[in-house]
Amino acid sequence: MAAPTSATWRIVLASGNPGKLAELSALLAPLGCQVQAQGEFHLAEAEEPHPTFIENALAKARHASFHTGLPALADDSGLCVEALGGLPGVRSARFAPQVEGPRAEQDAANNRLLLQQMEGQTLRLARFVSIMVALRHAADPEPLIVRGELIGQIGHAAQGQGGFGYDPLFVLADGRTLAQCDAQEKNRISHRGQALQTLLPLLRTHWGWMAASSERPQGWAIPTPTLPTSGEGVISPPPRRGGGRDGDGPAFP
Ligand SMILES: O=c1nc[nH]c2c1ncn2[C@H]1C[C@H](O)[C@@H](COP(=O)(O)OP(=O)(O)OP(=O)(O)O)O1
Ligand SMILES: [Mg+2]
Repeated sequence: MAAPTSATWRIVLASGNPGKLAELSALLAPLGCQVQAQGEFHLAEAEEPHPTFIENALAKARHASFHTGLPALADDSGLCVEALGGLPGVRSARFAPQVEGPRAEQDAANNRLLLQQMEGQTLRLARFVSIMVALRHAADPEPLIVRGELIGQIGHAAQGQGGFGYDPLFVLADGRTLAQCDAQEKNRISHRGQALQTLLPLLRTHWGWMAASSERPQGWAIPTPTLPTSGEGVISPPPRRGGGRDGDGPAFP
């Protein structure tokens, strides 16, 4: 069988967050694969009902892979604030009551609530956490799962225009907020950047996905990727709801 070219490798990004999508696309660029956001397939966002990042990341990746027939990558992330016992954590996106309208307005409401809850707090330590899941297909029994983390402090007022979400309140060791970093710098240090740096070698060794040809040492053999046997656009059969025997595939929510 002929070795695939990098153009053969496609992955759907299981996120509806334009800030994340931009970061992930830039981070995946060295692979030279074709990256498509789930929005290009007009997919509704997956439910994220679970109490852990890992379960929500799996749910998002499965949802995208199931509906597109493509390998999928999802990130479930959040801000864990020490003085708030780890909150907003897995509920970071829905910390403040839901605001209709653009995502930026929900972000602003979340930031206002965080500042309110941090009033009078001297302990301002916080962590951004990202759990990332990559699936070859919706019923992949061996998801690749990685994590990344960034430590900082919660500021006393929003600063900076870059990034998204809680970036204007997340203060780095040098006193700048993440919203004051440019996109490249944020990707180099961020929780998502760290998680993806851990994931890239796994995509190479477990899926056979290689760096773009320009970055490959000459004469490096490209193994055949272990992609799902179903062809592009073919959707795996829906799993049985509940009560499946081991090996029957996952119970989808
Ligand atoms: O680098 C970051 N800079 C600032 N804020 C961040 C970051 N990373 C995650 N966050 C916040 C945004 C959101 O409040 C929550 C993620 O929630 P999370 O469900 O994973 O993402 P989301 O709903 O925005 O998009 P999606 O689920 O479609 O990927 O944590
Ligand atoms: Mg979400």
